[in-house]
Amino acid sequence: MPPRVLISDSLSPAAVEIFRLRGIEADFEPSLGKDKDRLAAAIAAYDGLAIRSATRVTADVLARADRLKVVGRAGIGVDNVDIPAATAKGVIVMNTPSGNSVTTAEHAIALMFALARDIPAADASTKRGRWEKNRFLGVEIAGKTLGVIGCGNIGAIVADRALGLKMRVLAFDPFLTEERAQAIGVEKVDLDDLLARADVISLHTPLNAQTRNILSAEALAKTRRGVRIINCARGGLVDEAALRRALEDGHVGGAALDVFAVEPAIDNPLFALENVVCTPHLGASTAEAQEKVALQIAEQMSDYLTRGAVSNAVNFPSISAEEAPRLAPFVALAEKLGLLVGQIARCGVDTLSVTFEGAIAREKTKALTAAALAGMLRPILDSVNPVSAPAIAKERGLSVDEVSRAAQSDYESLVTLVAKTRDGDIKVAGTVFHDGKPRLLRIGEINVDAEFAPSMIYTENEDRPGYIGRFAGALGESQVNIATFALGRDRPGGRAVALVAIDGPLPEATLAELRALPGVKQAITLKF
Ligand SMILES: NC(=O)C1=CN([C@@H]2O[C@H](COP(=O)(O)OP(=O)(O)OC[C@H]3O[C@@H](n4cnc5c(N)ncnc54)[C@H](O)[C@@H]3O)[C@@H](O)[C@H]2O)C=CC1
Ligand SMILES: O=C(O)CCC(=O)C(=O)O
Repeated sequence: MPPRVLISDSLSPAAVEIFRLRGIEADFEPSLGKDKDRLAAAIAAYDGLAIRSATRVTADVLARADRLKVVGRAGIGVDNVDIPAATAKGVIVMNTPSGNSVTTAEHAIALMFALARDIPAADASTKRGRWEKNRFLGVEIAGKTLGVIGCGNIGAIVADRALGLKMRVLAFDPFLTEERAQAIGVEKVDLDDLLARADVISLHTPLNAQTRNILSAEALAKTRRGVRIINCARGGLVDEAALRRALEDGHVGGAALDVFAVEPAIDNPLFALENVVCTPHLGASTAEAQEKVALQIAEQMSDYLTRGAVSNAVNFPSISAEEAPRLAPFVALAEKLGLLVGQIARCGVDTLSVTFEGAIAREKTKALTAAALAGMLRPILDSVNPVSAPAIAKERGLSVDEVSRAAQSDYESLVTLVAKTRDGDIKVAGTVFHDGKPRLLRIGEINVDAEFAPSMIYTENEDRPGYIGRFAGALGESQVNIATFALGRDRPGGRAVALVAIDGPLPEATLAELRALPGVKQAITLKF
């Protein structure tokens, strides 16, 4: 069955075309994003959900999303997606971090001019038949100081355009390095300095606990009288009530807002003020940007759904379309090694260490570690996957280490898992052979060479003559056919292990017989 994607916001039709060309069924239902009940009712049928800003992907929607593998945001902000809930559900959330940056920066510059020259009010007045030349006395932009709060993709483009307009640009961004500031021609300052010196302030940060109300009443009081404020980033960065008071008493000269604390903004109190210019979250709304983000998100989601490639995910490491096929057999190996550990462990694992040696150590190993963890947790948590596993491990206090090093064995690549449990360490190692199949090479310090099969038996026993005959006899009497048989031991007469692939399930009574054989320390069935 081909993967199915729901587009629940108004995305460019280019996205539908890409999905179809990539063999994905795409349903374009732009009204669903605004109707959470209909969205929740529909979501169970889809592998992917493509959205803009109207769709809210809440925990309730995700709870109904049984097949969902990926949410794709055609745009930047993913604040309309419950990321922890998506991660817990194993759903990748990806965005298009740069597709609409230029367009949004241009909107900020457009709003700056609209404020500086009162363009919306002058337009309305002129069209009403008034010729109010004296009413609209603007300010010149050249030579003024712009304060950019948040100097990432969009903030840096705004700064670049402002420098072209002969403005001086100050930037407050704790993650902006001095070198980068110099390279893009801005002066890196602290927030109070920016507030005290800027004639125009433009916001370009995400909305989070640190940035909410970054322009609070207190911050606004530190600004220059007559300052103009532009927000093309997120409502919530400015305290709207405080802004209204500062606009009314003339301390703030004007504000241009594309985004609001509550959207859609229908009756915001700021609308009543003359020195406020508003647009309905149009920052990204140009034909060019919408085409770019729609194409980009459709390509990214298709790559993930058809090839396992991950790009621009906010909750999983990136894997390119070239890397995905190289990594896929190692993802399977890591997951199977994890499953083996999870099934052998007799009590909870405190720490999982994953070591990558040789060629595989040069690849994106984070995804493989996540796969190993998912495999290890699967015997206790059915629905865990590599996306949700790291968050689940963290929640349970299970620590995970990853080591990458040069080859120290005969194998081109070797993956070793060591799980620390109260009963001692469980160590397993494996590789992928040239046939692309994962192989188990070691259990503890014992060498074995076994393929993973859907139904297997694992036994640990004292290395004594006659064991294999008795083992095979018990299976034969129960009509259980042996497919492959792999053995290993640490020394003659020491500890021995057997990994036996069988056709079909092992009856409980036969398992009990195996456990009762002389010298057997552990006998369990394994599923891969
Ligand atoms: N109005 C619209 O239609 C659009 C709005 N946006 C919004 O614009 C904002 C910026 O987007 P990008 O530039 O692409 O993001 P970005 O991630 O490239 O840049 C954000 C910058 O904010 C900085 N930052 C983070 N915390 C900060 C803090 N506490 N104080 C100061 N700076 C801080 C980061 O270091 C980073 O440099 C986002 O909120 C995005 O959702 C983006 C596109 C369209
Ligand atoms: O999709 C849109 O129109 C909004 C874009 C936006 O806010 C974003 O990309 O963060």
